[in-house]
Parts: sequence; structure tokens; C-alpha cells
Amino acid sequence: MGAGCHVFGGPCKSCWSGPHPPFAAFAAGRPFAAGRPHPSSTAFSRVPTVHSGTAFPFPVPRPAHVVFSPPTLSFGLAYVRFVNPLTASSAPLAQAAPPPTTHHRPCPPPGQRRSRPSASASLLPFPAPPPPPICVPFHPPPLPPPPPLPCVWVMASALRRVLVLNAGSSSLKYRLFQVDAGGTVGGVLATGAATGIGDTAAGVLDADGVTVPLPAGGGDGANSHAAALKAVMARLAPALGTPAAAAAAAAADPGGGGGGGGGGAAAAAAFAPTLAVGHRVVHGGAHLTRASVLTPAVTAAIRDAAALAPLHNPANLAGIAAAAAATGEGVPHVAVFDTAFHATLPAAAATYALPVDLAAAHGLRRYGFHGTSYAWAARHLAAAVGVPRPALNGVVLHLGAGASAAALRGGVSVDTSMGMTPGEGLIMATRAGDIDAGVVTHLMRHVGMTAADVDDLLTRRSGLAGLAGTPDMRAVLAAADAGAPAARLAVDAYVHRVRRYLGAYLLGLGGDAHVLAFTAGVGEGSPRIRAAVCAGLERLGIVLDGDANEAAAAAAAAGRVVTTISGAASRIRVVVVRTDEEREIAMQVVELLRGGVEGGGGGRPAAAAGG
Ligand SMILES: Nc1ncnc2c1ncn2[C@@H]1O[C@H](COP(=O)(O)OP(=O)(O)O)[C@@H](O)[C@H]1O
Ligand SMILES: CC(=O)OP(=O)(O)O
Ligand SMILES: [Mg+2]
Repeated sequence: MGAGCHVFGGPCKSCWSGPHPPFAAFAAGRPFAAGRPHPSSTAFSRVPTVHSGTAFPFPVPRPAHVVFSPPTLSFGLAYVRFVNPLTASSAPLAQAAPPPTTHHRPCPPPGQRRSRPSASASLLPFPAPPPPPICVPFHPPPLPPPPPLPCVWVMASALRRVLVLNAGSSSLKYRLFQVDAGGTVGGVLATGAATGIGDTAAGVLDADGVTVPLPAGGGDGANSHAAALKAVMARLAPALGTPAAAAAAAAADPGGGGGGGGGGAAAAAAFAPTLAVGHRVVHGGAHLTRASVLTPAVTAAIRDAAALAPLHNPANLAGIAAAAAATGEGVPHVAVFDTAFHATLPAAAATYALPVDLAAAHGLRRYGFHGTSYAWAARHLAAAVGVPRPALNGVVLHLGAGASAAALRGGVSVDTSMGMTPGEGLIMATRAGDIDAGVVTHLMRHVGMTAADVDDLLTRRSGLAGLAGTPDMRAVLAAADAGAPAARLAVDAYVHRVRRYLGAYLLGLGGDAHVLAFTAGVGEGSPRIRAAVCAGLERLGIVLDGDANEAAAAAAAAGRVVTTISGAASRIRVVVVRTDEEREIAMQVVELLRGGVEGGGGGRPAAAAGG
């Protein structure tokens, strides 16, 4: 960090010697111009040492691309320099790049050892240096390079809206939030979801309750994320007010009226850098352990991690590329990682019992997912239970289409059921969860399946879909009620798996849990599953109140985030948390850009981070 550059705090003498150019531009009502590079853009010393104590000692990337440099303290304003999220051209960005993941290193002939990996490439805190690894060739699928964006300056305190994009494999959900002058994420200005992306049939965009077909046969391909994003940005143009979004609206609706797509000229005129975009990114790999402004280095690391989350990261990257192209310059993009919340996993919980050299060379370890949902739960549970967050112990069950469990000790993740990929752990809508690795080799040796076949089987054709013929728990429960044996077995196996993890985590917490929380589609929607999970656990201190359990959905529908469903005799408070991953992402975006609290996704509670 350059002398005098007080990250988050004081004047940045090494950046600006005279009036601060972006502030001058802002004061004059002009869009901010590209700034000259910060002379010390590897500086960002306020990132808390999440690798202290029991935390996993991974190198925490220092987001060199973000430099808070208030020029004049009397104004109380902070500027954030956002460099190009997607190109890798500038020298400071190259410095910021995380260590290369080892699977990109060239391999010697199979079976031969390669030279010892560098310290920065070692992923686990092994006490003794491991022997040189045996090389196993590993080739992640190639992904197209994202489009370039120029450097921009944004005044963080000017943020008034955050667009959150959650790009799934076949869907693109979005929500546009209002942000007030104090940085509080407020009302929803627009919401919607594009579905059917990648299908041969036409996809649809459901925007604020209005369903429209996605454009088919366009120049950039029908039913692609890019096509869906284009349609979404056209709908949002009046609210977004970026020149690129306005141009998209004008192109989609040259008449300028109706359907939410008009107003392009007005939007362009009203352009101001008051918008940020938050992206849900499922896998951040070993190095992206907190919400990060998208830079070439960050984007490259997400691409590296795509091999570990093949259902999710490629879709996330497609969403990022399409959104960056749609918003144009002047808009910071921030990635919020599912894996980040689990950066605190102790080594014992994150380690696979594999040869240490092989694991280190190839990043074979447990990461954990659904961290945005757990961060949201942790935000709300401490207050609901009445303990400070750094003292909060409990178990959270995120039971959605993808499902996982997490144990929180001291408000941070100390164990979780998903592993290197989001395939481990609980039975899910279409994923098998835990399975003997021998099943995989058996299928390959004796059934003739390829790795891709097994991937497809375990991630898309298993779970509830494999057991009961439908991925939807509501349909499975209805079939079970109608007496279908396969559906009954599916429910029993599902509940059995959840209880296996619940028991393990309660034991891991030494019986000292304040709270058991259910969240996500099944966790929030099904009193039956909640009751089955909690049945007979009175001696462990878990006693449901049947009426409260049945009434929880109504409380959630009325806007309540945490609803208690346990009775007075319950030592452990049992609750339903209405998860809101999009709002959590928006909050982390604002927190990051304003330089205040360092994100609930950072694996440490805000208080411990000193924010
Ligand atoms: N009332 C309900 N009872 C049981 N399951 C439900 C209910 N509502 C939704 N679900 C299940 O929740 C799942 C979707 O959960 P959600 O958290 O929205 O998943 P995701 O975000 O991973 O797509 C679906 O598989 C659906 O079957
Ligand atoms: C990580 C994961 O499984 O996400 P989802 O539940 O959205 O599929
Ligand atoms: Mg989900």
C-alpha cells in the first residue's frame, strides 16, 4: 500500500494530489471518467485474517482492485475504483491474480511425479511438506473468454440500486433492490425469472408477474443466458438507467412505449453511476473466500473453479458475461460465493482422507455451499435466539432443490454436508448426495458408463427424481400419501439422511446448540418433513409445537423471517427461516462497496471482522 493511502479510512495521498477527479466529476454532475491506476493497487489490508484461530489457513486474496480513497474527509465520502472485471490487461491486476490452480500446470507422463507444488498452490495446512505429487491429468472444460469492460470510478456512497442475478443452469432469476443513502437495502423495484434457458422449446421471462416469451433465434442464440439477459435488461432499462441498458431497451422497443421496455432516451439522460450488480457464484474455489468485485483475476478464478461445480459455475459465468456486456462501463459487478461462508471450516471437517500430496495438488477438499443462505440465516438467528452472533451455536438445514446442512459454532461454519462439489451430503431433488465411491467405479467398470454418464446420473437423475420419479417434494409427499411405496421410501430415505447429519452436528457441538433452523423450499414449505426430522428427539432437547409448525408458512408469507416452531419444553429453539439469498447478496454488495462491514459471506461475523 502506498504511503498515506488509508484503505477505508483516510486520504489517499499517493492516488490524488489535487482535487479528487471522480469527486470533481460527481460534484459537477458528470459521469466519472476512468482514473489513472492506483500506484499501489495490491493494497487492501483491511481484509480480516479469516485464517486465524480454528479457521482454515487458506491465503485470503487481497482484492487489489478495490481501493477506498476518500480525498477529503470533511465530505465523508468514499470512492471505489473498479477496474475491468473481465479483461486481464493491466499490470496491477496481474499482481492481484490468485495463485494458479494446480490442474492447469502441464503434466509429465502419467504416473510420474512432478516437481513440488509451490507453497501458494498448497491448499491444505499440512504440518510437514508433502512429497511431490503424482500427476493426474485434469482438464477443466474450456469456457469462452468474457467480453472486455473499461476501468470506471464509482462513488460507493452514491449507490442507490443493486441488481442481483442468480444464473442457474436453466434459469436466470433477478431482483432489483433499492438502496438508501445510509446503505440499507430496501424495497424491491423489479423481480423476475427467465426459465427454460438452453431448452429447444422457447423459454419464458416472468417479469413482475408478466410472462413473456424469450426471444428465439436471435443473433446471439435462442434461449441462451445472453438472450435471457438481453430480455431482462430491456425490461429493466427504465429502472437501471445505464446507457447500455437504455440502448437495449431502445433496440427491443424502438417505439419507446409499453411493456416496461421504453424510456431508453430518458434512461440514458438520467444515467448516473448509482447501480451495482451482484452475482451469485456457487464455487469460489480455495481463494475466493469473500464477496469480491469482479476483476479479471476473480473471473479467472471462477472459471478455474467451474470444473468443481459444473452445474452452476458455467451458468454463473454466462450471467456475468451477459450482464457486464449489458450494463457497460460505470457499473461495478460483485461476485458473492456460496463457498465463502464455509471458509472457516476447520481442516478436520474439510479434509478427505486421500493422500495429502494428491489432495493438495488437485484441490481435493470439502468446500461447502449454500453459504449465502447460511449467511442470511446467521444474520437473523442470533437476534432471534437472543445471543450475540459470535456466541451462536446451531444447526441450519437448507432443504431446497439442492440441499445441505451446516453446523455453526460461534456464528461461523464448522461443518457442512456438501463437499468439493454440491453433490455430497443430503438427498436432493435430482442429486444422490452421499454415495459409496465404489458405486461409481462399479458403474464405470461393469455398466459401461463414462464419467459424463455418471455425472449426469448422480446430479440430474438421482435423489428424489431417481427414487420416486419426480424431483418435487410436494409431488413425492402426495404420492406417498396415496400409498406409492417408492415415494414412501424416498421420503423415509430423505428424512433419514437429514437426521444422520443433524445427529452428527449436534454431537459436534457437544450438545450445546441454541437453535435448529429449517430453510429453503422444503425446509420452509413442509411441516411434514420438519416434524419427521424432529420426531423423537425430545431427549436431545428438541420438542416441536405442532400448531406452530403448521402455521409457520402463514407467518413467513406475512413477511416474518424467523418463526419459532418449538414448544416451551424445547431446550433447543427450532425455527423456520425464510431465506432470501438475493437480498443477502445485495447486502453483501453494499457492504463491500461502501467499505463497511465485511460481508456476511466472509466466513466471519461482522463483529469479529472489526467492521
Ligand atoms: N410446500 C412445499 N412442501 C414441500 N416441498 C416444497 C414446498 N414448496 C417447495 N418445495 C420444494 O422445494 C424445492 C425448491 O426449493 P428452492 O429452495 O426454491 O430450491 P432452489 O433455489 O434450489 O431451486 C422444490 O424441489 C420443491 O419441491
Ligand atoms: C449449490 C447448490 O446446490 O445450489 P442450488 O440449491 O441452487 O442448486
Ligand atoms: Mg436455492
